[in-house]
Amino acid sequence: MDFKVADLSLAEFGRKEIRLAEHEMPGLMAVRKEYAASQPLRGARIMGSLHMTVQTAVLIETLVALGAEVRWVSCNIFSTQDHAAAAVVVGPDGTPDDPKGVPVFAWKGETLQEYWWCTEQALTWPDGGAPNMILDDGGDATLLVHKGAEYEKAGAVPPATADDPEEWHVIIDLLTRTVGPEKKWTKIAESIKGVTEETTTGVHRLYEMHKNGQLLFPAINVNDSVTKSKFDNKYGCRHSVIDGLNRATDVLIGGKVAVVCGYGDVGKGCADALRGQGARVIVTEIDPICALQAAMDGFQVTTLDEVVGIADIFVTATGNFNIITAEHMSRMKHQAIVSNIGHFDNEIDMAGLAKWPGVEKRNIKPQVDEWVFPDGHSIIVLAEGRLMNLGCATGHPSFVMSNSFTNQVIAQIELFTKTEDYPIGVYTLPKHLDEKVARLHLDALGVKLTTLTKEQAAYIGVHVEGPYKPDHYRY
Ligand SMILES: NC(=O)c1ccc[n+]([C@@H]2O[C@H](COP(=O)([O-])OP(=O)(O)OC[C@H]3O[C@@H](n4cnc5c(N)ncnc54)[C@H](O)[C@@H]3O)[C@@H](O)[C@H]2O)c1
Ligand SMILES: Nc1ncnc2c1ncn2CC[C@H](O)C(=O)O
Repeated sequence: MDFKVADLSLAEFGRKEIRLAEHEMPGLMAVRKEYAASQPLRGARIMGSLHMTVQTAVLIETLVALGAEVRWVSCNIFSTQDHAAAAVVVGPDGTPDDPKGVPVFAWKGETLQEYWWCTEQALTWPDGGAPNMILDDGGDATLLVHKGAEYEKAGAVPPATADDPEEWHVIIDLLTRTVGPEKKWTKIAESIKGVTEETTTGVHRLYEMHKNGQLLFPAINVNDSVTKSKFDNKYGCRHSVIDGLNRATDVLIGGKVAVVCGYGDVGKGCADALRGQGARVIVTEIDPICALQAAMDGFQVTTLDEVVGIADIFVTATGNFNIITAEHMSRMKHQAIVSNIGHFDNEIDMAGLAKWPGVEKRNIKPQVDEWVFPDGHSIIVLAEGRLMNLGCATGHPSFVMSNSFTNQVIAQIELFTKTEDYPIGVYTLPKHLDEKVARLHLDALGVKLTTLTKEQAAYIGVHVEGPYKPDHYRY
């Protein structure tokens, strides 16, 4: 079995934490039970590109329990938990000397070249075969397959330019090496029945590709299951943004001024958490509706330019780019903490910061850097601008990820077993499955649901067993 992880001897520790996580992931354990006999993913060859954490290990082993063959990478160079990666490779029945688990290509602290090499390895089955499903988070695996097939069709790989980001140069180098007459990427694209996408930014990429007529296979937008984005994005970040700040800096948050850029699901969770710690939270927004929500939730809403000189902590959560520029950072307080919790690192202009005349980078510890400006003031940047809850901490807890990942498993089953029902396009799961995910998580929290009478159901125009809301309902 091919794999590349940091240290297989960490597998025992990883297995202990996976066992504890299983108890906190009732949705995944329930679908393992429900589908154990029918093995709906038998024949599925799933390539996963999603943060290789303890929680993801439970997801991977659920997919295997339902019959799938799986190969896995992380979707971020800093988010892998090495003990979880080791435990997945070794597997429940293997040993570090005789691993019997799943091929994983991931370790914390990959270079960009290594990251994309890992992605290529996971997309390449050793028997010369290819995946027939992708489970993606942020769309990097989907991008590589699409660009490879595009350039094979064009017969050439366009060179990266000086204006392109470093990562694009890495991708072009990989494709220049692998695009050729054997049509590796075209074969993979033709083998893929569909992709299930985890996060807002990845979903945005899918809708753009479909709008431009570029999407080569159907996709399920897992992010917009209510039981994903209204839970993971909001309550998950509410937990893990503080975890990231504390593990990275141990700075007291109470009494400080914190700026949250973006008041969507993630920003709402972050602002709530920072207020909970006693920070005075200021929100920036472009959207009048989200800005009004923030104002009515009691937050000051203003522009970053207005507050960049008074804030102590910055968290970007927009899914957009160049939110915090080098010029902004040059005007920040001494030792202001700058962080991003959005999917990609381009929310903070790290390239611009590195080019600032006379700036000096001092590493404090892994994923914590002090950047000193010529005037002597410095800022503290977390995880090199990459998502700090996974770069500096361990991401969301198991229970909230169980909601997200139960949606992922259901989406994989839907797309793999009913492909003919999904012509190329981007879909969300039907509401009854969304409600099913919620139901699977109620007992653990001691929730007792009220049951509609037939008359009440008729009165509000729903079935006693649901769905309880129309598709246009906003939770
Ligand atoms: N780190 C994690 O664990 C985690 C979890 C879930 C989602 N995410 C990522 O976090 C990001 C945000 O996700 P979301 O679900 O909250 O998205 P969202 O679309 O719900 O919210 C983003 C908000 O940012 C606002 N915005 C956009 N550009 C802006 C700008 N220039 N200035 C101020 N506000 C701006 C938008 O109006 C929107 O309200 C995405 O990249 C998503 O993939 C990360
Ligand atoms: N613990 C986690 N394991 C895997 N992925 C995680 C974890 N915490 C946050 N994430 C990021 C995925 C999230 O659903 C997203 O949308 O980015």
